[in-house]
Amino acid sequence: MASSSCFLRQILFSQVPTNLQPPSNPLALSFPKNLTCSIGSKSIKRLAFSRRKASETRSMSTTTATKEENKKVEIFDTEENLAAELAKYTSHLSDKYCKERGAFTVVVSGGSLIRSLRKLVEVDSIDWSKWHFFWVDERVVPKHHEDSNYKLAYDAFLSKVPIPPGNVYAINDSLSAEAAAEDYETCLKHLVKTGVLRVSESTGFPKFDLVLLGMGPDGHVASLFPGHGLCDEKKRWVDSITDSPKPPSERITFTFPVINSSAHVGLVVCGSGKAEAVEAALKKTGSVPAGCVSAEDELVWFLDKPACSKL
Ligand SMILES: O=C1O[C@H](COP(=O)(O)O)[C@@H](O)[C@H](O)[C@H]1O
Repeated sequence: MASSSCFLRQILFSQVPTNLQPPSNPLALSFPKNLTCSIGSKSIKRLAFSRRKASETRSMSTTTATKEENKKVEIFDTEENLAAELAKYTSHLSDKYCKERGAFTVVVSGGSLIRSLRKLVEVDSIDWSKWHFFWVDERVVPKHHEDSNYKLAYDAFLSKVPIPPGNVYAINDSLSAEAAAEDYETCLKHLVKTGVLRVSESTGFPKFDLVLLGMGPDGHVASLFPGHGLCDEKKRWVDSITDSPKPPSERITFTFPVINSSAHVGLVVCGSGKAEAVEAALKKTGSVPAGCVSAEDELVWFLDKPACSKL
């Protein structure tokens, strides 16, 4: 396990004509009033979401308005279809960035997301040699430990694709949580200096090409848990947590400024156990970390039907 040290329904959130009539789709009708909907002509359906009144938009900063417009929700009949679409989405971005800049910087979470990447390994056209692979969060355990996000990704994904081992950035598992977070941040800063990692012109934080996140039933993303002070971190790129409400307690995690400076973010959520947190995040009926996720270019929520049952 070598590594570097250091269906189908689709919902679109913006850019639909304001004069659209509400569709006859029961799913669409269950959305709150501030959503407008449009149904696609193929086997895909798109619904607009979070379209703000003109007055509301004017009162917001340009950055915020842009982030809302960049948000899409895609709903799939089955997790199988979701996994297939996620593979297409990722391989499309891989092609784009490998051609444009000769590198593709990809960040993954642990948890159920990793299983949903299984169809990506079957895509022949991907230039894996240009991939640089990171973790948005990691548990501070040895790499061979059952709780390790590295092990999870290695067993189900990395062991099946030829990403150069030097382009796989696992945490240093011999350090404390605090030291491991500092070490990972130093590693990212080095990659910025060498040009592997871009920097966001608007925030100054690293700009990953694609971040793929899962979400816990409590609405946590990465190791950013509801009500935890780490959600408010504004300076650090990578931080540590020693009181994670979900075991293991010691972890490191990217902070929100880093996640939200990414070009593309995919939030992948399946199962009815997460429906309430999805509702809280997307309809703003509650305050959950997943509701704070954004991206500089595009945020896409990939949901299966049970996960969106409360929308
Ligand atoms: O502890 C973690 O949980 C979340 C969510 O996991 P899931 O199995 O409910 O999808 C995961 O995204 C994160 O990376 C992991 O450390």
